[in-house]
Amino acid sequence: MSERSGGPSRRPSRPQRQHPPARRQGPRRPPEDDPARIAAWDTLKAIRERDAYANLVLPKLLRERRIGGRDAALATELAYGAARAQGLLDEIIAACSDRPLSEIDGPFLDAMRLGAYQLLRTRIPAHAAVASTVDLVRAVHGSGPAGFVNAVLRRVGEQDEQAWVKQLAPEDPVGRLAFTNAHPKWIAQAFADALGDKGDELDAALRADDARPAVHLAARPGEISSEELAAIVGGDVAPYSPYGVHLEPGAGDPGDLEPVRERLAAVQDEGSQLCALALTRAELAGRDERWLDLCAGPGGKAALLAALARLSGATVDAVEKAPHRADLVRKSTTGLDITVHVADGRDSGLPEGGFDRVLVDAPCTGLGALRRRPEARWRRRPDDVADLTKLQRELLTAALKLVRPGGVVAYVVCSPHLRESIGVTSDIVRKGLAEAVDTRDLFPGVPHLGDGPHVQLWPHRHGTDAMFCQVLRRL
Ligand SMILES: C[S@@+](CC[C@H](N)C(=O)[O-])C[C@H]1O[C@@H](n2cnc3c(N)ncnc32)[C@H](O)[C@@H]1O
Repeated sequence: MSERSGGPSRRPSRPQRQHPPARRQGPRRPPEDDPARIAAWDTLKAIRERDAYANLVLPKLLRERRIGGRDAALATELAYGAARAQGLLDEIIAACSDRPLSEIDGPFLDAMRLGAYQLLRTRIPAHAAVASTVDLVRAVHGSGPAGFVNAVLRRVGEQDEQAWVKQLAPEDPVGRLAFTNAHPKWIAQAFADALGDKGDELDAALRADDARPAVHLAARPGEISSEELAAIVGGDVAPYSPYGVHLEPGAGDPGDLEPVRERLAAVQDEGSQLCALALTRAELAGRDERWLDLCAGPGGKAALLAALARLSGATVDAVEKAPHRADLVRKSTTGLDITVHVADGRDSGLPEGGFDRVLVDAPCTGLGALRRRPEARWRRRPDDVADLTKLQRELLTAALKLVRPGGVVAYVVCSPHLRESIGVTSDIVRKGLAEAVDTRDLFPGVPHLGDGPHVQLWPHRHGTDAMFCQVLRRL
């Protein structure tokens, strides 16, 4: 799909011009018998108006309004689904409206997205999808705007998603797959570049990125085995991480699980577990006593490293620039021996050459974890990449000063974007600061790791986030 501003390639004839009359006076309330759609509508508004995260806003709304059971499930499906598909829905809405999207009031556009999502991507009958959405708009904004939303949604419902895609998708292969799978084109292009594929595998990657991910847990090493954890929570032992357990999608709030509350386990993608483990698995000659996590917040990998360090007799330091995220590191490592420093990893004040293993889990675009944040793919911009790669290079360079000669650094980003991944590490190797370790050897049993020496995980290949990991040895 083209960027949000990009228009569809071929538009159908426009509906008759609709002129919504002025709003009625006085505040109104949406119908109280539809709490799920109201919560979904309010979530879309929060995303649009204040750049909120759907997966923070919606659970809070559901709790505050005591919405549970089927209503909560419907609200989640509609809010997350409409946020995820926003760009695709917008192209279709634009093709059905006599006004450009930029001239449609935000709340009406949110309602159209909500309605269009129900029409195109759920089994809700078309008349119910339109009527329930229009009722919300009528109750709050009056019958004029409701008529406008009704007219647009009726046009949207004239054909199914496949027919709209056929009609509106661009011709070029990557643009077409991006459109079909509701991704911005620049992100689909970044995936294609990393995969070296513009066809079937790109389609599979985008499709997997569009699906709600399963929740993964990490059993705390030395406290509980993954088999015990799986038996307690009713999950499955993970295929690759010796500490991983997979839960069924939609299995409820994992924070409510007893082992998680008791800190015997934490929510952590299996790919993240594998990247932290790769640091500990790299061969090391000589001293192996001091480990460092240079970008530690909120502390998922730091907790795994600190638990493993306790078993092997090493100590762990963690650096985090943001004080509130350093607090999260302290919280997630409660009961473990770790020293948390609030500092900039580029100038931490820690001793040069003082560490044997260093993790640089660098700030990144997060293009590898888009499936976790429904709205994220439409919020990220291509321009974000340049600023981040500068910071990533600086952090990796600092890490290579903090590790002793012969020591290892694991450079990790949750992004397959080539500029953030091999663009950063190959530059460091070219400058002679470090040598690349064949990182595939540190992911035993994990298939489809390509030609190395780096590892790029993928949701469609491994069921994990698209994590990149390259272990480097300081020369
Ligand atoms: C990808 S996250 C790390 C995730 C973490 N390792 C985990 O597994 O939970 C990157 C972290 O780096 C922090 N950060 C950003 N710039 C930094 C800097 N210059 N020095 C240290 N930390 C930084 C961010 O605040 C963020 O918490």
